[in-house]
Amino acid sequence: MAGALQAPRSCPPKEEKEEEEEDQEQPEGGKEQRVSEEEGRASAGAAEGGRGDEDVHVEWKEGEPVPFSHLSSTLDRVQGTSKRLEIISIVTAALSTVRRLTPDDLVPFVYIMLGRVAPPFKGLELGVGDSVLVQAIAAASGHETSKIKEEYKKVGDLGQVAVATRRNQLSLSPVRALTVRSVFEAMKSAAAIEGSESVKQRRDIILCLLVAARGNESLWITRILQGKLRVGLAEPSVISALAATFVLHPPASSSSSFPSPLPPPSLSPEEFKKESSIATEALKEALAQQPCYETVVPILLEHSYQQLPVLCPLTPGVPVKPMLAHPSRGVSEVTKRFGNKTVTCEYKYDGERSQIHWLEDQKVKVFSRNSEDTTGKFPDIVELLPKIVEGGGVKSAILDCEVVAVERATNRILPFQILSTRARKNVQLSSLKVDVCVFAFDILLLNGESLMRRPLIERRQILRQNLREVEGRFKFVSSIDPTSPEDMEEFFQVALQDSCEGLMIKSLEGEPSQYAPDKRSREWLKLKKDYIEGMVDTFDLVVVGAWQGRGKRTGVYGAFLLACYNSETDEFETVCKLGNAKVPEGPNQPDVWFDPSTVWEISAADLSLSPQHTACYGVVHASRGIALRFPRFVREREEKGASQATTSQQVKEIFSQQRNVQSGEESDASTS
Ligand SMILES: Nc1ncnc2c1ncn2[C@@H]1O[C@H](COP(=O)(O)OP(=O)(O)OP(=O)(O)O)[C@@H](O)[C@H]1O
Repeated sequence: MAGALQAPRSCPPKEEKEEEEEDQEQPEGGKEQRVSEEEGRASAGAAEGGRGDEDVHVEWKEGEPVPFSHLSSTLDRVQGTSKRLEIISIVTAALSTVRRLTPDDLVPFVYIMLGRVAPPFKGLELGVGDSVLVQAIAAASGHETSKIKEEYKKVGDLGQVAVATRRNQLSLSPVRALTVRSVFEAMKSAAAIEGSESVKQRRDIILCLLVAARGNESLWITRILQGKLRVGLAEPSVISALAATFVLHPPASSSSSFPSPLPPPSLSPEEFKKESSIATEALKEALAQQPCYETVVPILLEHSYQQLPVLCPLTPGVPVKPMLAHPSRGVSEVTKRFGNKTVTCEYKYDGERSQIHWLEDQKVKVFSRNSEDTTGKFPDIVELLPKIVEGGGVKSAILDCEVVAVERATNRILPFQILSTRARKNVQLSSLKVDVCVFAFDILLLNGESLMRRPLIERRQILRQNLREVEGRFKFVSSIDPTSPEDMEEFFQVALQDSCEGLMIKSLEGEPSQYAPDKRSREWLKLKKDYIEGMVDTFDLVVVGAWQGRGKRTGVYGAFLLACYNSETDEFETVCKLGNAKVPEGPNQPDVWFDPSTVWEISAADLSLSPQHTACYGVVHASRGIALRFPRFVREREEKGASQATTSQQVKEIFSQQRNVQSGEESDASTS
């Protein structure tokens, strides 16, 4: 699909400027506040594809629905900068206005900015197909669909096509201005539609939105429906802005250090910065436990952010963001990292991360690494769970597990590729072709009580005491608590013989061994065969473009362009080409750009500086990015979304580690 990708960055990132607290919107008091969109109007014309000629002047009174143009002009402004702190500042100002005038609309405002209508585990996804959007844009503008398709091919951005074709409309009977809530509800119902009439129904909903849209609104409506805003607005920035909003506007009754509904004039820039970062951490913690803005935001409206993590407890049925591990190069590095700490070594099974919830009403829910509901994929686990909790007095539980394909006759572990052949939804127990065994390695909640702050040694004991193994179907992970590096080395070899990827080495006692949701923690190290043999890690990269094959390969792609994900700017940065076909030298210009959605695991010989690739451009070298050398396809990572790909920050870290090792090797060599 031509140009559907946010173009990978081809120039060095601009230097981040210090956040200018003066930029933060200054709150006003009073009942009859009216907010003008002057600023939005001013910037709308400058925005990409914007219609600066059209009046988007909107005012709203306290308690009235937030006009959609408030969100649209916020996105216009965000699009005008690539500086993260500036983006946070713009979004904070926009959210602050909503917070003061119509706080009930904060949740839809936030969700729309994130390109979502619900948390991932609710299974309501936007991402309307381009063909439906083309039809709706054609109907809204009075053009043929062929004309819209042609424009799309030329411009490469359907949002801009929606704005440009609207410009040619002659007259329409006046329609009511869109509100954030009405757009949100319309998008939610479009996402929920199923069945044979769904395409038509979805098209009609979108048509209504486009007809009512003014100015740049149709640009944003189209992009939101496509599931990509392409303005560098990643979720961490939205979280920081939401946190700053509540530092500026805490609830009147809150016990925070700033109890008034208005920030005291004495709030210095330093205090604001400090409080904002405390609030951001609290908000992240709460969202890791309850990844659900409709739960968290109403609590923020009533209570201080300091209380947030306590007020958003783990809840069976709501997925917790999983704790992740850091790669390590070998047993000696692991031993050095943990020093005298007690650790445990567990098999690293090659399966699918699954969080299994046992609810009080005896229902079972299974969630993926991305917090998606995968219960429909595992009817065998649903059937099994009552046997696991039987007799142990378990009323509710949240288990962290790896689900692995096994050969039922021998219970031998099978490669991940076998598991990936199982359908993703509506799997019937009677027609299962792939058998699985659940390997449980952690328990986060038992009988309503969160165990995350307990040391792993206790959680492990609770897990093993309260749940029952069923041979070949539900097992506790194989583990040892090593007393020497040799123990670890030996266990690593045994794990490989048992068809595992390697080991997970985890801190076992004390505070460091607590469960840290949503963190890639150094208290969990992963040790894989590949790391020891060569590269420190494989990379999960997004396929962003391709070159057509030539000669024998005509008709198929001959090479692919792969990218890592910059989680700070929400951009994909190219890091290597994969394939045999010769591709032109110079800046990467593939024949086709893809939507960033497919993730491949790639191994490589090492990392090097590259003038062609944009990963970490200007970060480790003024005019070079980082590239993978000799990349090799390992497998598709179906369970990962584009934003779960290896981040640019991780690429930089691995590059630095490699440099350290290389300079260590050089000095070793020079002393020998
Ligand atoms: N005993 C175990 N403890 C924790 N995780 C395990 C274990 N066995 C297998 N795993 C899997 O290994 C993964 C840990 O690696 P990491 O945290 O880096 O996730 P990842 O990005 O999916 O990495 P990888 O590509 O190595 O699977 C877990 O997400 C889980 O799926």
